[in-house]
Amino acid sequence: MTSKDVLVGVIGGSGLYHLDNLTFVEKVNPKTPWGYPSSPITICSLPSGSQIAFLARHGQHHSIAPSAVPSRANIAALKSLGVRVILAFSAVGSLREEIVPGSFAIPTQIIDRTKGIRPASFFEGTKMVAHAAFGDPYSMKLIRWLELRVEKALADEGRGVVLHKDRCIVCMEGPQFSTRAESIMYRTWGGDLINMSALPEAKLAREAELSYALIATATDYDSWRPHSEAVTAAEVFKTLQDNANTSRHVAATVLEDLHAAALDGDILSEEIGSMRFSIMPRSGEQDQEDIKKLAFILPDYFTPVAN
Ligand SMILES: CSC[C@H]1O[C@H](OP(=O)(O)O)[C@H](O)[C@@H]1O
Ligand SMILES: Nc1ncnc2[nH]cnc12
Repeated sequence: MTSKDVLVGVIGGSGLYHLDNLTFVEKVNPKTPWGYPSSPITICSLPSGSQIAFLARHGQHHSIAPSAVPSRANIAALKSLGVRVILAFSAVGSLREEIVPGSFAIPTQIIDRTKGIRPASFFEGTKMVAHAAFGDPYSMKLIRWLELRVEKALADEGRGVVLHKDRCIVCMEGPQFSTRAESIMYRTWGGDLINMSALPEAKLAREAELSYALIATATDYDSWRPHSEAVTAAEVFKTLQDNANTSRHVAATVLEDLHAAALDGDILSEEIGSMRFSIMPRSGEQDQEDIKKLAFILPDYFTPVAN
């Protein structure tokens, strides 16, 4: 790795379609074995000259529904650019009174309520089998590194945005919001936040051995409060713009140091090498097409035979 590599990727969610507070360098659109990413990826430069990659999860014009986000292509495309760390942003509902809309959270746990219709593994469709460890679905080293810095960035911005830590996010399928009964049930399960995009993104980042954390930006109280209206898209839109502006400020504040930390390597150490013992050793018939595909994300473990 060199300081010139694009080591950090940012994925923007609802409302966060660009990082125009950074300097535009170019747009790239890498083709992967899983197709093209949600949108062309913008390469931006930081004041030091280091570069980062930005990708809009739902496309630049929000034309991709949560169940249809090409997450495998998104993660593979970022990795193909050299990215080792992903900072993802997401608009979320709050399942807790104290997580006021407009506040931010960095979750450490996920409850999967997707319906199995999203491809959730790079190994799906191949003759290879792998079981990535996912007990800690986010990169804890990266999270601990981020917490202090994001808190400081929020304080510097001066809008009084609070950061909640060690929270659990429920990822539902959507596109409709939850019923009141579901929303209440998620609270009893220990859910603090809810969105439609936490998965399979985090699972795929783990399979690609990328360090990955989510900054969740609360837009609403979902539908669990007995005397409040159930969430609507109109309510979400009210906070989306302010949350996006704060997200851009946070990104601009932390990315320079994050690039340096990625270069140093310590925040990557949990993930690098983690798939080595997750791939079943006798797996598959060593199909060359599968090897070529998997070499795209895990070149250390798969070497296509030259013909
Ligand atoms: C616009 S409300 C629902 C929508 O917003 C969130 O998107 P993202 O996570 O990409 O910010 C949520 O997950 C849903 O996809
Ligand atoms: N209440 C909610 N449920 C699911 N995804 C969301 N994104 C923003 N608010 C949400």
